[in-house]
Amino acid sequence: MVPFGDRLAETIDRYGHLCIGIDPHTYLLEQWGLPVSAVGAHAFGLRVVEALKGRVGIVKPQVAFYERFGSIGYKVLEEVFEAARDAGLIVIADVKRGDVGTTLEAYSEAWLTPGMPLEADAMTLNPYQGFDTLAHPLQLAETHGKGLFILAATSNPESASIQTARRIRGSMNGRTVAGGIAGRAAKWNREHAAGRSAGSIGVVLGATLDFEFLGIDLDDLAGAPTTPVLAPGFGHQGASFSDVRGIFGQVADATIVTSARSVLAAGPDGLEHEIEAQVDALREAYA
Ligand SMILES: O=C(O)c1cc(=O)[nH]c(=O)n1[C@@H]1O[C@H](COP(=O)(O)O)[C@@H](O)[C@H]1O
Repeated sequence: MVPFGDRLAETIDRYGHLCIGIDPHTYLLEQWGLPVSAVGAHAFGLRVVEALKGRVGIVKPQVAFYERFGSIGYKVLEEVFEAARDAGLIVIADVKRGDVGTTLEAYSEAWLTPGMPLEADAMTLNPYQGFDTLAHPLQLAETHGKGLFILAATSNPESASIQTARRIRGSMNGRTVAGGIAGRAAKWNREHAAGRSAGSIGVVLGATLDFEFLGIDLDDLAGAPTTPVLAPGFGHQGASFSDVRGIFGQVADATIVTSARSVLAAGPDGLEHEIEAQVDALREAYA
């Protein structure tokens, strides 16, 4: 079993850093001429997967846009996941789960257990009930060669009110909440992926942010093994691909650049063209 961090690094080498989000917003379903229902979200998801094949290596379905349709939404999401797995894509389930540890255990089993209908390669997690609530998902990821992306510094403007708060005890005493979470993820990778070039436990860092202000130590994330970064905030939220090296510095090589609305707005007919344009623009930014 190849660990997630190694599979991710291979995929980035082959296809580049781009990850496309499957976010069937109501306005996008309407724009695509699809019904605002599970049936529409199903067709939307399958169409995006088809367009990604051979062009992009990573996909990030946003589960909320399926969950809103109830059990049928989940049924079609299973099929979108299956299509994405069959296409050889790395699937990051964007679920942002967070809870007391014993409940988070069940959430992580849903998304990280091999053979489960919603099996993904990695999931996003919310650590704001305490980093140690993540103990089970961390272990599960290790056992099954899966990955996690833990929210550290999120791209939404409201995030600073919590994420810049300073910790007053524990091993990350004095660091910001965002910096402490990123520090714990990097520490986990050092302890569990020693000797490998990439860890399997990543963090979410919004590309729109000032990492110094947030207390994020990019050197710590870039150290061997690297801590992968999932980076939303490009395109629709304002950050530009051309700034990727400037924003992520020493950890840019381990950064997954995500893009959803700015690609999806191209509509079903313009999708391949827009994906190829974004792949090329990002390659140029990394060149
Ligand atoms: O975890 C995420 O992907 C995420 C974290 C974050 O800090 N900000 C953020 O926008 N996202 C997700 O990224 C997607 C929005 O991407 P755009 O449509 O490209 O802006 C949504 O699914 C968000 O939930």
